[in-house]
Amino acid sequence: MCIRLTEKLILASASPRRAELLRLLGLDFDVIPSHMDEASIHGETPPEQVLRLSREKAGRIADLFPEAMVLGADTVVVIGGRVLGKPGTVEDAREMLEALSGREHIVFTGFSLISRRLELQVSQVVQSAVLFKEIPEDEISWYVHSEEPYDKAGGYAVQGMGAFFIREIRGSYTNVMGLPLSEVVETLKDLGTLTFSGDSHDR
Ligand SMILES: Cc1cn([C@H]2C[C@H](O)[C@@H](COP(=O)(O)OP(=O)(O)OP(=O)(O)O)O2)c(=O)[nH]c1=O
Repeated sequence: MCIRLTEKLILASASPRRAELLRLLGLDFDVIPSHMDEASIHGETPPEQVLRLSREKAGRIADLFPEAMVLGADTVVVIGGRVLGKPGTVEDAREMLEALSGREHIVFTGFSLISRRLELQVSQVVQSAVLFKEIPEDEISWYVHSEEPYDKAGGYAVQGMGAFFIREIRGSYTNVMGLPLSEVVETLKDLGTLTFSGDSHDR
């Protein structure tokens, strides 16, 4: 059995989680982060924001590597109309977790695939709803003094210790982690750049 990309794939992201998810499939790709400034634009909705940023991240690397297929993504957490990025300080992280405690929030991830050579650009946004338990103060204090919240949108990691805050997820789990794997694979396949084959003699 084999999975094969017809184009050179570059993941334009510094997120180890995104690379980890792509690696699960055994895909061969390079990682070249775009190091973009991720400021929001006034009046932009969360889906618009993650789509734009994913396009900008992929676009910047696609300009440098026009022969490659470049994947960029951006994730935000939205609670009660507020967009949460990554917490900068212990106080930020505490405040985010207090806002998420006992409530449902939405995680939006936008992703873009861009190939300059093929003159191709596709983007999609995926959303998941996550319900947190009421988090007691001692657990918040313990968590914000760990390393975990600081490079994660919303200040928690579904794939890490933050897992025990979660009562329910509706939608894609990998989307919450930062890359909706099912939709990314589907898009690569629809673009004709990814093929799967199985041979009964292999297994
Ligand atoms: C909600 C949540 C987010 N995250 C991460 C995924 C992303 O790495 C990060 C959101 O920040 P992003 O700005 O989307 O990505 P990034 O800065 O880490 O990487 P790059 O811009 O180079 O692509 O939050 C988790 O790992 N687990 C979670 O449960």
